[in-house]
Amino acid sequence: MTTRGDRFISSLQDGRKVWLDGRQVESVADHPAFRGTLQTIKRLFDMVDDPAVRDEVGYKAEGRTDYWHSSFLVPYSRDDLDRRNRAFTAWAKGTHGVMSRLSDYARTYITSWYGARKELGQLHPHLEHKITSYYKEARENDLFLTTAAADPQIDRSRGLDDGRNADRYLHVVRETSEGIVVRGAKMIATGAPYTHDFIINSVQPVESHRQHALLMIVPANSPGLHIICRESFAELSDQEHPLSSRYEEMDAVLVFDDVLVPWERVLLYGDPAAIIKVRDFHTTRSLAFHHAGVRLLAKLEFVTGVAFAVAESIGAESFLHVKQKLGELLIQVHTVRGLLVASEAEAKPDASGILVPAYSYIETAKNIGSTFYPRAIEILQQVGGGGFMQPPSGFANFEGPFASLVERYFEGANVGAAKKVQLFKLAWDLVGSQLGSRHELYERFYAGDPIRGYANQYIGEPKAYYTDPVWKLLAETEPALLRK
Ligand SMILES: Cc1cc2nc3c(=O)[nH]c(=O)nc-3n(C[C@H](O)[C@H](O)[C@H](O)COP(=O)(O)OP(=O)(O)OC[C@H]3O[C@@H](n4cnc5c(N)ncnc54)[C@H](O)[C@@H]3O)c2cc1C
Repeated sequence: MTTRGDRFISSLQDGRKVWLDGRQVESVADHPAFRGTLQTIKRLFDMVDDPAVRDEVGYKAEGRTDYWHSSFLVPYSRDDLDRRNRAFTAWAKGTHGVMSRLSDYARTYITSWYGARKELGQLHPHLEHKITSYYKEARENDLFLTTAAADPQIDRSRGLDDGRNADRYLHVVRETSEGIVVRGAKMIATGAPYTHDFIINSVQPVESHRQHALLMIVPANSPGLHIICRESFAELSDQEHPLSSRYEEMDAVLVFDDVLVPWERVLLYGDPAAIIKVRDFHTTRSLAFHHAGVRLLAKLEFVTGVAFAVAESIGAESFLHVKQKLGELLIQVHTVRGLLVASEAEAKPDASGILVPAYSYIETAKNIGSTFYPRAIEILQQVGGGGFMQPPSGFANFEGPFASLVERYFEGANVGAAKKVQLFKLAWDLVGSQLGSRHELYERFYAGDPIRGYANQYIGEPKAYYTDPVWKLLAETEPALLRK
């Protein structure tokens, strides 16, 4: 029987142009760089039809017997928010928190826009209709989506007034009766080789460059669109690299070499103010980063579990400073969990009736994640020490001529040699492999520049709540000479 996951994989044979190592990938599904990851995604997609777990990841489709993934559920009640949380948790835990862009994050953009279609529809006459029809198409066809916002790093000291930047950043070169023709690049789109559609928006649209002001949805197989992959970190051995073999998401630059985007998929164009309104739309931000928080929690829990197991496998958990570090991992986990609980408990309906998690907690979780995750990896490194360099290459050593020596000298405090080697290889996939390094970078930058993320938290906060008591106390204790 063809499953939902099978349909997803076969749908990728659609003429898309994916480039890896200078060659076009003929079949994404069959290429070793993607095979393991696609099998993971297939497994997750199939959960939506599995009676044993479908209520964890999906909700019953209106007027039908099958289910839709809960990333498409507009939350109007606490039950809906819980359902979304459960779905994100199930998929995140299904990849040990490692895969971040399983399309549930990007789908959340579409879902929130759909929920607020009447409000957003006031920005442009056709916007409500376009959002509605795309939401239904994405939901009913299980579309895999990803977002791409950042412009390529050409010269960050200059803006669009610099000709080189203006030329390379994505912009409209002409309009036709069918749509707009766009040229330029987007810096990173995670999951690009196997996504169906890209949600493309301009990060900093300005009045003086209206042709750069865009919000659109672009099919991955659009003629002229090139998906240029970085080096693959997919490792083929499940035993040696249990994470890199299954969860390599792949990041790619999108090059638009005169791509026609049909009007139906051009949500906004040439209207910087409207694009900024959608970019900063409170409901979308809260719901998208609610997903990101749930995923971060799963990832921190997994790193914590690996760190505990590593410490115990070498008897290091007995040392006070190691206990302190393992405690710090738990503090991270409980902090993020607490922020999610608080955001849901204090959720409030927006103007469209969507129940929106409280953004202050969501924003805190997003920002704190950029320092928590690198610190968690640092702790794992400190706990394991040189042990990460100890595992022999390959498990064949356990059957070779010196198997008895390996059994003897690779033994752990509470585990046999083979299990300890397996554990340290898993831990290395987090702390030292190419995939592991990519993840540290991802957590620092996936939500934009963390420096500006922290600064925005200050900028967005009403200050008087904090400063009023200060001025009040100073007024009460004012020296007489200041009152003159
Ligand atoms: C692995 C990975 C996957 C990602 N996947 C996606 C994805 O799928 N979709 C997506 O949309 N995004 C994705 N991102 C995020 C995105 O691509 C950018 O990395 C992110 O927006 C940060 O911008 P930047 O990397 O261009 O850094 P830059 O903005 O170039 O910053 C580089 C340095 O310069 C400083 N700097 C630059 N400009 C300024 C300024 N004006 N003021 C002060 N300091 C400045 C920064 O603080 C930083 O230290 C991903 C990022 C990573 C690392």
